[in-house]
Amino acid sequence: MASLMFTVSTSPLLHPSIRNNAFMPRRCIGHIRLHTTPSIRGCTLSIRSSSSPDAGFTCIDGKKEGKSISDEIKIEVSRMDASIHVVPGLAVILVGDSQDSASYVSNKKKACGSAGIKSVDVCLPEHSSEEDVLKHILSFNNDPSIHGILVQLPLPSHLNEANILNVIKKEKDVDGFHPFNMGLLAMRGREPDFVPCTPKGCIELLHRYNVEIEGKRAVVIGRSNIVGMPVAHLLQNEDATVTTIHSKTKNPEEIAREADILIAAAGQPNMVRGSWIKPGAVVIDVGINHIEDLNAPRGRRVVGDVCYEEACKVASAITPVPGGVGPMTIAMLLSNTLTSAKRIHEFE
Ligand SMILES: NC(=O)C1=CN([C@@H]2O[C@H](COP(=O)(O)OP(=O)(O)OC[C@H]3O[C@@H](n4cnc5c(N)ncnc54)[C@H](OP(=O)(O)O)[C@@H]3O)[C@@H](O)[C@H]2O)C=CC1
Ligand SMILES: Nc1nc(=O)c2c([nH]1)NC[C@@H]1CN(c3ccc(C(=O)N[C@@H](CCC(=O)O)C(=O)O)cc3)C=[N+]21
Ligand SMILES: [Mg+2]
Repeated sequence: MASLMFTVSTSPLLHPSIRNNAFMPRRCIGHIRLHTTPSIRGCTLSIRSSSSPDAGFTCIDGKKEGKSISDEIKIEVSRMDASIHVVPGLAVILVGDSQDSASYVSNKKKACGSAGIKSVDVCLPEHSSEEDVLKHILSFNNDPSIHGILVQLPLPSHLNEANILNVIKKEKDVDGFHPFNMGLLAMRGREPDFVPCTPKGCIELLHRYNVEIEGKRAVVIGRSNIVGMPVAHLLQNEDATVTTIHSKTKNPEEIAREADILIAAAGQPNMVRGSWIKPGAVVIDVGINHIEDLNAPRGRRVVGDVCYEEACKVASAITPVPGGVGPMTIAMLLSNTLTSAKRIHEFE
Protein backbone atom coordinates (compact mmCIF):
# COMPACT_ATOMS: atom_id res chain seq x y z
CA MET A 1 0.00 0.00 0.00
CA ALA A 2 1.24 3.45 -0.83
CA SER A 3 2.14 5.25 2.34
CA LEU A 4 0.93 8.73 3.09
CA MET A 5 3.95 10.71 2.22
CA PHE A 6 5.88 13.80 3.00
CA THR A 7 5.44 17.41 2.15
CA VAL A 8 7.79 17.71 -0.77
CA SER A 9 9.52 21.05 -0.82
CA THR A 10 8.49 22.89 -3.98
CA SER A 11 11.26 25.44 -3.72
CA PRO A 12 14.52 24.57 -5.44
CA LEU A 13 16.15 26.91 -2.94
CA LEU A 14 17.05 26.22 0.63
CA HIS A 15 14.50 24.95 3.05
CA PRO A 16 12.68 27.92 4.67
CA SER A 17 14.03 27.04 8.10
CA ILE A 18 17.51 27.22 6.67
CA ARG A 19 16.85 30.31 4.56
CA ASN A 20 15.63 32.32 7.54
CA ASN A 21 18.14 30.97 9.96
CA ALA A 22 20.05 33.56 11.92
CA PHE A 23 23.01 31.23 11.72
CA MET A 24 23.13 31.58 7.93
CA PRO A 25 26.94 31.62 7.87
CA ARG A 26 26.89 28.01 8.99
CA ARG A 27 25.69 27.24 5.48
CA CYS A 28 29.15 27.91 4.15
CA ILE A 29 31.88 25.35 4.08
CA GLY A 30 34.92 27.49 4.27
CA HIS A 31 34.21 30.07 1.67
CA ILE A 32 32.34 27.67 -0.52
CA ARG A 33 28.62 28.28 -0.71
CA LEU A 34 26.70 25.15 -0.16
CA HIS A 35 23.83 24.21 -2.36
CA THR A 36 21.04 21.93 -1.38
CA THR A 37 19.20 19.42 -3.42
CA PRO A 38 15.42 19.73 -3.03
CA SER A 39 14.90 16.15 -2.06
CA ILE A 40 13.59 15.29 1.38
CA ARG A 41 10.31 16.18 2.65
CA GLY A 42 9.89 17.46 6.15
CA CYS A 43 10.95 14.44 8.08
CA THR A 44 8.32 12.44 9.93
CA LEU A 45 5.53 14.80 8.96
CA SER A 46 4.42 11.69 7.21
CA ILE A 47 2.64 8.59 8.27
CA ARG A 48 4.48 5.63 6.95
CA SER A 49 3.39 2.11 7.51
CA SER A 50 6.29 -0.10 8.47
CA SER A 51 4.87 -2.84 6.27
CA SER A 52 5.09 -0.65 3.19
CA PRO A 53 7.98 -1.19 0.82
CA ASP A 54 10.68 1.36 0.20
CA ALA A 55 8.58 3.76 -1.87
CA GLY A 56 9.84 7.27 -1.25
CA PHE A 57 12.78 6.03 0.77
CA THR A 58 16.01 7.96 0.23
CA CYS A 59 19.47 6.53 0.57
CA ILE A 60 21.60 9.54 1.55
CA ASP A 61 24.62 9.52 -0.71
CA GLY A 62 27.57 10.80 1.30
CA LYS A 63 30.04 9.63 -1.27
CA LYS A 64 28.44 11.78 -3.96
CA GLU A 65 28.09 14.84 -1.72
CA GLY A 66 31.63 14.41 -0.42
CA LYS A 67 32.92 14.25 -3.99
CA SER A 68 31.07 17.38 -5.01
CA ILE A 69 32.47 19.25 -1.98
CA SER A 70 36.02 18.08 -2.80
CA ASP A 71 35.57 19.20 -6.40
CA GLU A 72 34.68 22.70 -5.21
CA ILE A 73 37.60 22.69 -2.77
CA LYS A 74 39.95 21.72 -5.58
CA ILE A 75 38.88 24.80 -7.54
CA GLU A 76 39.46 27.03 -4.52
CA VAL A 77 42.86 25.45 -3.88
CA SER A 78 43.99 26.21 -7.44
CA ARG A 79 42.62 29.74 -7.27
CA MET A 80 44.60 30.30 -4.08
CA ASP A 81 47.75 28.78 -5.52
CA ALA A 82 47.44 30.85 -8.69
CA SER A 83 46.92 34.14 -6.90
CA ILE A 84 49.08 33.95 -3.75
CA HIS A 85 51.18 30.82 -4.38
CA VAL A 86 50.00 29.08 -1.24
CA VAL A 87 48.87 25.45 -1.18
CA PRO A 88 46.94 24.36 1.94
CA GLY A 89 48.87 21.77 3.95
CA LEU A 90 47.57 19.10 6.35
CA ALA A 91 49.77 17.17 8.78
CA VAL A 92 48.51 13.84 10.11
CA ILE A 93 50.17 12.20 13.09
CA LEU A 94 49.51 8.52 13.59
CA VAL A 95 50.82 6.68 16.65
CA GLY A 96 50.86 2.90 16.63
CA ASP A 97 50.11 0.39 13.95
CA SER A 98 46.35 -0.13 14.04
CA GLN A 99 45.25 -1.34 10.61
CA ASP A 100 42.01 0.64 10.73
CA SER A 101 43.78 3.88 11.62
CA ALA A 102 46.27 3.34 8.83
CA SER A 103 43.43 2.86 6.35
CA TYR A 104 41.65 6.11 7.46
CA VAL A 105 44.93 7.94 7.13
CA SER A 106 45.45 6.59 3.65
CA ASN A 107 41.86 7.65 2.68
CA LYS A 108 42.63 11.15 3.96
CA LYS A 109 45.87 11.27 2.06
CA LYS A 110 44.18 10.24 -1.20
CA ALA A 111 41.46 12.82 -0.71
CA CYS A 112 44.03 15.57 -0.07
CA GLY A 113 45.86 14.53 -3.20
CA SER A 114 42.80 14.78 -5.42
CA ALA A 115 41.83 18.19 -3.99
CA GLY A 116 45.37 19.53 -4.47
CA ILE A 117 46.00 19.84 -0.72
CA LYS A 118 49.50 18.99 0.45
CA SER A 119 49.54 16.24 3.06
CA VAL A 120 52.34 15.18 5.34
CA ASP A 121 52.12 12.05 7.46
CA VAL A 122 54.12 11.13 10.49
CA CYS A 123 53.82 7.53 11.64
CA LEU A 124 55.24 6.92 15.09
CA PRO A 125 55.75 3.56 16.77
CA GLU A 126 53.21 2.30 19.30
CA HIS A 127 55.57 2.79 22.26
CA SER A 128 56.32 6.46 21.46
CA SER A 129 56.53 8.79 24.44
CA GLU A 130 54.41 11.91 24.93
CA GLU A 131 57.54 13.98 24.20
CA ASP A 132 58.00 12.23 20.84
CA VAL A 133 54.47 13.16 19.81
CA LEU A 134 54.65 16.71 21.23
CA LYS A 135 57.90 17.34 19.38
CA HIS A 136 56.17 16.74 16.04
CA ILE A 137 53.16 18.84 16.97
CA LEU A 138 55.37 21.76 17.99
CA SER A 139 57.27 21.55 14.74
CA PHE A 140 54.02 21.56 12.67
CA ASN A 141 52.70 24.45 14.81
CA ASN A 142 55.67 26.49 13.56
CA ASP A 143 55.72 25.21 9.99
CA PRO A 144 54.25 27.88 7.67
CA SER A 145 53.43 25.27 4.98
CA ILE A 146 51.11 23.42 7.41
CA HIS A 147 47.61 24.82 8.04
CA GLY A 148 45.98 21.85 9.71
CA ILE A 149 47.21 19.31 12.27
CA LEU A 150 45.37 16.09 12.99
CA VAL A 151 46.39 13.55 15.62
CA GLN A 152 44.62 10.31 14.83
CA LEU A 153 42.54 9.07 17.79
CA PRO A 154 42.38 6.94 19.80
CA LEU A 155 46.00 7.17 20.96
CA PRO A 156 47.74 4.20 22.60
CA SER A 157 46.57 4.06 26.21
CA HIS A 158 49.90 5.10 27.78
CA LEU A 159 49.58 8.53 26.12
CA ASN A 160 47.51 11.32 27.64
CA GLU A 161 45.12 12.51 24.93
CA ALA A 162 44.31 15.80 26.69
CA ASN A 163 47.98 16.79 27.08
CA ILE A 164 48.56 16.15 23.40
CA LEU A 165 45.43 17.86 21.98
CA ASN A 166 46.13 20.89 24.22
CA VAL A 167 49.37 21.60 22.38
CA ILE A 168 47.94 21.80 18.85
CA LYS A 169 47.90 25.46 17.85
CA LYS A 170 44.22 26.33 17.89
CA GLU A 171 44.47 28.14 14.55
CA LYS A 172 45.56 24.81 13.01
CA ASP A 173 43.10 22.61 14.94
CA VAL A 174 41.19 21.37 11.87
CA ASP A 175 39.66 18.52 13.91
CA GLY A 176 38.16 21.05 16.34
CA PHE A 177 39.30 18.92 19.32
CA HIS A 178 41.31 21.56 21.18
CA PRO A 179 39.47 22.45 24.41
CA PHE A 180 39.27 26.08 23.23
CA ASN A 181 37.30 25.06 20.14
CA MET A 182 35.27 22.45 22.04
CA GLY A 183 34.38 25.10 24.62
CA LEU A 184 33.22 27.61 22.03
CA LEU A 185 31.14 24.92 20.34
CA ALA A 186 29.21 24.49 23.59
CA MET A 187 28.56 28.22 24.10
CA ARG A 188 25.47 30.07 22.90
CA GLY A 189 26.25 32.87 20.48
CA ARG A 190 29.86 31.83 19.96
CA GLU A 191 31.49 29.94 17.12
CA PRO A 192 34.61 27.78 17.30
CA ASP A 193 37.39 28.30 14.74
CA PHE A 194 36.77 24.74 13.60
CA VAL A 195 33.83 22.37 14.00
CA PRO A 196 34.74 18.65 14.31
CA CYS A 197 34.59 16.98 10.92
CA THR A 198 32.27 14.02 11.49
CA PRO A 199 29.56 16.04 13.30
CA LYS A 200 29.84 18.78 10.68
CA GLY A 201 29.51 16.15 7.95
CA CYS A 202 26.32 14.80 9.54
CA ILE A 203 24.70 18.25 9.66
CA GLU A 204 25.87 19.04 6.14
CA LEU A 205 24.14 15.89 4.86
CA LEU A 206 20.90 16.91 6.59
CA HIS A 207 21.14 20.34 4.95
CA ARG A 208 21.99 18.97 1.54
CA TYR A 209 18.97 16.67 1.65
CA ASN A 210 16.75 19.50 2.87
CA VAL A 211 15.89 17.82 6.15
CA GLU A 212 14.20 20.29 8.45
CA ILE A 213 15.95 20.38 11.83
CA GLU A 214 14.30 23.28 13.66
CA GLY A 215 11.80 22.10 16.25
CA LYS A 216 12.43 18.43 15.51
CA ARG A 217 13.20 15.76 18.09
CA ALA A 218 16.78 14.61 17.58
CA VAL A 219 18.27 11.67 19.42
CA VAL A 220 22.03 11.03 19.42
CA ILE A 221 23.31 7.62 20.46
CA GLY A 222 26.80 8.17 21.92
CA ARG A 223 28.46 11.05 23.78
CA SER A 224 32.12 10.85 22.75
CA ASN A 225 34.22 13.97 22.30
CA ILE A 226 34.73 13.20 18.64
CA VAL A 227 31.15 12.46 17.52
CA GLY A 228 28.24 12.20 19.96
CA MET A 229 28.81 15.26 22.14
CA PRO A 230 29.67 17.73 19.35
CA VAL A 231 26.88 16.53 17.03
CA ALA A 232 24.37 17.02 19.88
CA HIS A 233 25.59 20.62 20.29
CA LEU A 234 25.32 21.27 16.56
CA LEU A 235 21.77 19.91 16.43
CA GLN A 236 20.82 22.09 19.38
CA ASN A 237 22.30 25.13 17.61
CA GLU A 238 20.04 24.26 14.69
CA ASP A 239 17.07 24.43 17.09
CA ALA A 240 16.39 20.72 17.39
CA THR A 241 15.29 19.33 20.76
CA VAL A 242 18.11 16.96 21.56
CA THR A 243 18.36 13.84 23.71
CA THR A 244 21.57 11.85 24.17
CA ILE A 245 21.65 8.12 24.78
CA HIS A 246 24.73 6.48 26.32
CA SER A 247 25.72 3.18 27.86
CA LYS A 248 23.87 3.87 31.13
CA THR A 249 20.63 5.01 29.49
CA LYS A 250 17.54 3.04 30.46
CA ASN A 251 15.16 2.07 27.65
CA PRO A 252 17.27 3.36 24.76
CA GLU A 253 14.94 1.80 22.21
CA GLU A 254 11.94 3.74 23.51
CA ILE A 255 13.87 7.02 23.48
CA ALA A 256 15.31 6.41 20.02
CA ARG A 257 11.80 5.79 18.71
CA GLU A 258 10.85 9.37 19.57
CA ALA A 259 13.42 10.75 17.16
CA ASP A 260 12.57 12.57 13.95
CA ILE A 261 16.32 12.64 13.39
CA LEU A 262 18.30 9.72 14.81
CA ILE A 263 22.10 9.83 14.87
CA ALA A 264 23.80 6.57 15.78
CA ALA A 265 27.41 6.83 16.99
CA ALA A 266 27.86 4.07 19.56
CA GLY A 267 30.32 1.83 17.72
CA GLN A 268 28.01 -1.19 18.13
CA PRO A 269 27.33 -3.13 14.95
CA ASN A 270 23.63 -3.31 14.00
CA MET A 271 22.55 -2.04 17.44
CA VAL A 272 19.70 0.05 16.03
CA ARG A 273 16.99 -2.28 14.79
CA GLY A 274 13.92 -1.36 12.75
CA SER A 275 11.86 -1.28 15.96
CA TRP A 276 14.07 1.57 17.32
CA ILE A 277 13.04 3.89 14.50
CA LYS A 278 9.97 6.09 14.28
CA PRO A 279 8.29 5.62 10.90
CA GLY A 280 9.48 8.36 8.56
CA ALA A 281 12.50 9.34 10.64
CA VAL A 282 15.79 10.39 9.08
CA VAL A 283 18.65 8.17 10.27
CA ILE A 284 22.33 9.09 10.18
CA ASP A 285 24.56 6.09 10.80
CA VAL A 286 28.02 7.16 11.94
CA GLY A 287 29.23 3.73 13.01
CA ILE A 288 32.21 2.12 11.30
CA ASN A 289 32.45 -1.42 12.61
CA HIS A 290 34.51 -4.22 11.16
CA ILE A 291 32.77 -7.55 11.44
CA GLU A 292 33.87 -10.99 10.38
CA ASP A 293 32.44 -12.13 7.06
CA LEU A 294 34.06 -15.13 5.49
CA ASN A 295 32.53 -14.27 2.11
CA ALA A 296 34.10 -10.82 2.10
CA PRO A 297 37.44 -10.19 0.35
CA ARG A 298 39.60 -9.92 3.49
CA GLY A 299 37.39 -12.03 5.72
CA ARG A 300 35.74 -8.95 7.20
CA ARG A 301 33.54 -6.09 6.15
CA VAL A 302 32.36 -2.72 7.43
CA VAL A 303 28.89 -2.22 8.90
CA GLY A 304 27.29 0.70 10.70
CA ASP A 305 25.48 0.93 14.04
CA VAL A 306 22.13 0.61 12.28
CA CYS A 307 20.64 -2.53 10.81
CA TYR A 308 20.24 -1.06 7.33
CA GLU A 309 17.89 -3.69 5.88
CA GLU A 310 15.40 -3.16 8.70
CA ALA A 311 15.85 0.61 8.85
CA CYS A 312 15.12 1.24 5.19
CA LYS A 313 11.67 -0.26 5.64
CA VAL A 314 10.81 2.27 8.38
CA ALA A 315 12.90 5.40 7.93
CA SER A 316 12.32 8.00 5.22
CA ALA A 317 16.05 8.37 4.66
CA ILE A 318 19.26 6.81 5.91
CA THR A 319 22.99 7.02 5.31
CA PRO A 320 24.59 3.76 4.20
CA VAL A 321 27.86 2.39 5.60
CA PRO A 322 30.16 2.62 3.75
CA GLY A 323 29.32 5.60 1.54
CA GLY A 324 27.50 7.79 4.08
CA VAL A 325 29.12 9.81 6.85
CA GLY A 326 32.70 8.54 6.28
CA PRO A 327 33.30 10.36 2.98
CA MET A 328 31.68 13.50 4.44
CA THR A 329 34.13 13.43 7.36
CA ILE A 330 36.98 13.53 4.90
CA ALA A 331 35.36 16.28 2.83
CA MET A 332 34.92 18.40 6.01
CA LEU A 333 38.56 17.84 6.90
CA LEU A 334 39.61 19.18 3.49
CA SER A 335 37.21 22.06 3.93
CA ASN A 336 38.56 22.94 7.39
CA THR A 337 42.12 22.79 6.04
CA LEU A 338 41.26 25.14 3.17
CA THR A 339 39.50 27.51 5.58
CA SER A 340 42.53 27.50 7.85
CA ALA A 341 44.92 28.30 5.00
CA LYS A 342 42.64 31.11 3.80
CA ARG A 343 42.46 32.60 7.29
CA ILE A 344 46.17 32.37 7.97
CA HIS A 345 47.01 34.02 4.63
CA GLU A 346 44.02 36.38 4.72
CA PHE A 347 42.87 35.13 1.35
CA GLU A 348 39.23 35.73 0.48
N1 LIG B 1 32.10 7.78 9.83
C1 LIG B 1 33.05 8.48 10.44
O1 LIG B 1 33.58 9.40 9.86
C2 LIG B 1 33.43 8.17 11.83
C3 LIG B 1 32.95 7.03 12.40
N2 LIG B 1 33.22 6.73 13.70
C4 LIG B 1 32.60 5.54 14.23
O2 LIG B 1 31.51 5.94 15.05
C5 LIG B 1 31.36 5.05 16.15
C6 LIG B 1 31.47 5.83 17.45
O3 LIG B 1 32.78 6.37 17.54
P1 LIG B 1 33.28 7.11 18.89
O4 LIG B 1 32.31 8.15 19.25
O5 LIG B 1 34.69 7.45 18.69
O6 LIG B 1 33.17 5.87 19.91
P2 LIG B 1 33.42 5.83 21.48
O7 LIG B 1 33.64 4.40 21.79
O8 LIG B 1 34.41 6.84 21.88
O9 LIG B 1 32.01 6.27 22.09
C7 LIG B 1 30.88 5.45 21.98
C8 LIG B 1 29.71 6.11 22.68
O10 LIG B 1 28.58 5.28 22.52
C9 LIG B 1 28.06 4.91 23.79
N3 LIG B 1 27.65 3.52 23.73
C10 LIG B 1 28.44 2.44 23.52
N4 LIG B 1 27.70 1.32 23.57
C11 LIG B 1 26.44 1.69 23.83
C12 LIG B 1 25.22 0.99 24.00
N5 LIG B 1 25.16 -0.33 23.91
N6 LIG B 1 24.11 1.71 24.26
C13 LIG B 1 24.14 3.05 24.35
N7 LIG B 1 25.26 3.77 24.18
C14 LIG B 1 26.40 3.09 23.92
C15 LIG B 1 29.18 5.13 24.80
O11 LIG B 1 28.58 5.41 26.04
P3 LIG B 1 29.46 5.82 27.37
O12 LIG B 1 29.82 7.26 27.15
O13 LIG B 1 28.52 5.62 28.49
O14 LIG B 1 30.64 4.91 27.35
C16 LIG B 1 29.91 6.29 24.18
O15 LIG B 1 29.36 7.52 24.58
C17 LIG B 1 32.44 3.99 15.95
O16 LIG B 1 31.87 2.91 15.21
C18 LIG B 1 33.48 4.70 15.12
O17 LIG B 1 34.27 3.81 14.34
C19 LIG B 1 33.96 7.58 14.48
C20 LIG B 1 34.48 8.73 13.97
C21 LIG B 1 34.28 9.09 12.57
N1 LIG C 1 41.70 12.88 15.09
C1 LIG C 1 40.83 12.11 14.47
N2 LIG C 1 39.98 12.65 13.56
C2 LIG C 1 39.08 11.86 12.90
O1 LIG C 1 38.29 12.35 12.08
C3 LIG C 1 39.06 10.45 13.17
C4 LIG C 1 39.96 9.95 14.11
N3 LIG C 1 40.82 10.80 14.75
N4 LIG C 1 39.99 8.63 14.40
C5 LIG C 1 39.18 7.68 13.68
C6 LIG C 1 37.91 8.29 13.19
C7 LIG C 1 37.26 7.52 12.07
N5 LIG C 1 37.26 8.39 10.94
C8 LIG C 1 36.84 8.03 9.67
C9 LIG C 1 37.10 8.81 8.58
C10 LIG C 1 36.75 8.40 7.31
C11 LIG C 1 36.13 7.20 7.11
C12 LIG C 1 35.79 6.78 5.72
O2 LIG C 1 36.29 7.30 4.75
N6 LIG C 1 34.92 5.78 5.54
C13 LIG C 1 34.55 5.27 4.25
C14 LIG C 1 35.24 3.94 3.98
C15 LIG C 1 34.94 2.91 5.03
C16 LIG C 1 35.64 1.58 4.80
O3 LIG C 1 35.27 0.88 3.83
O4 LIG C 1 36.53 1.26 5.60
C17 LIG C 1 33.03 5.13 4.20
O5 LIG C 1 32.40 5.12 5.27
O6 LIG C 1 32.50 5.03 3.10
C18 LIG C 1 35.84 6.41 8.19
C19 LIG C 1 36.18 6.83 9.46
C20 LIG C 1 37.83 9.56 11.28
N7 LIG C 1 38.20 9.58 12.54
MG1 LIG D 1 36.46 7.72 21.04
